[in-house]
Amino acid sequence: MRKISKIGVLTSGGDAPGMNPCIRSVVRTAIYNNLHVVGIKQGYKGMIENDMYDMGTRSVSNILNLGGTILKTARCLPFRTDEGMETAYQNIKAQGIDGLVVIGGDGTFTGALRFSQKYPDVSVIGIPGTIDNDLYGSTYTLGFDTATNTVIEAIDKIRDTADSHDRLFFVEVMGRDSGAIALRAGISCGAEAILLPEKSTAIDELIAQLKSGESNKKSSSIVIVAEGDKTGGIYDLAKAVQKEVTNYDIKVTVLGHLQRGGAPSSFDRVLGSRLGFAAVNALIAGHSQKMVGLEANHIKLTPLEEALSHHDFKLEADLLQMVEVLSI
Ligand SMILES: Nc1ncnc2c1ncn2[C@@H]1O[C@H](COP(=O)(O)OP(=O)(O)OP(=O)(O)O)[C@@H](O)[C@H]1O
Ligand SMILES: O=P(O)(O)OC[C@H]1O[C@](O)(CO)[C@@H](O)[C@@H]1O
Ligand SMILES: [Mg+2]
Repeated sequence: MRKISKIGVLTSGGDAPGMNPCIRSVVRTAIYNNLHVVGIKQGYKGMIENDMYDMGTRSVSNILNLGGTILKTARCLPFRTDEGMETAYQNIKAQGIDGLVVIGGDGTFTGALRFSQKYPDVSVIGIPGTIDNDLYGSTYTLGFDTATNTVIEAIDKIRDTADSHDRLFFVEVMGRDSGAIALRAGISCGAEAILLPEKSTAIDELIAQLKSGESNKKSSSIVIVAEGDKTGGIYDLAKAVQKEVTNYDIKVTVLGHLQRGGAPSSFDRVLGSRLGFAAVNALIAGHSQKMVGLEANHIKLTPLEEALSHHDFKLEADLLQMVEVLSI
């Protein structure tokens, strides 16, 4: 079994509430086990640009309650190239790093898997940190709970004004390829319809449903549209529906990046702490190319390849069915 002596930790892709508690956990678990820890700034960009610093126990004090990531994050195009990866590898080796903890989403894991296949002498463990909740092997990813609660708070407020004015609101939530936030927020806020990237929606069916709401004397309606929905963009969709659904005044709200910020929920603080602890222990135990996740309240290791290979599994069929039933 390969002995790990120095761990590098980074956050990559979109930031997610809970990343800071997770970084704290990685750093302190590593130091507790007499390992050195290096913080890598801005994800893979910091690996390529050699932007790294030694982390001590006090470097992660009082960050449990902070949204975002103290390590900063980035979407790094050069890491997709062989030259970029080689530079990153040389910098990692020069630092003496032999174990990497990468906190991010599916793109981050795709990069991590390619990197560790090319350079197997660096062990890599992934931690699912994305508000998109789109990784197999962990029921929840870090940040999804907080982001969903942020969305719910905003939509509840929209419902107040929608109801007062008898309006129909189209609300766009994040999820370029994932409908996880849209679905959960939709159930939580009693949305009349939810449009998801994973499932096509016929506009005429949506219009028929909204018209039936009108005739059932609904005083407001909310349609949640995930960013990646394929119907053609929220503004055009609202226009097309307004032509047919004339009794309601239609408004559009795009929630945008406020969904990614804010203090992590209790759930995400505990999840981040558990996953950080588990990731370091997995490296010590000799694992590599795996993701640590939480399923049925137990820590589980899943090969990165498998974590990336399943799609649509998070859109629970009963939730999809319920949307129609509970919004009559
Ligand atoms: N095929 C790939 N090869 C190498 N690196 C990759 C690849 N795909 C993604 N990456 C790296 O991972 C980074 C993060 O990926 P991406 O922007 O898709 O975010 P993510 O990790 O999926 O997080 P989120 O979806 O929550 O924003 C990319 O900017 C890039 O540096
Ligand atoms: O503006 P950015 O940082 O590219 O983020 C947008 C994307 O990142 C995510 O928020 C996930 O972090 C996706 O849902 C969204 O499509
Ligand atoms: Mg992603």
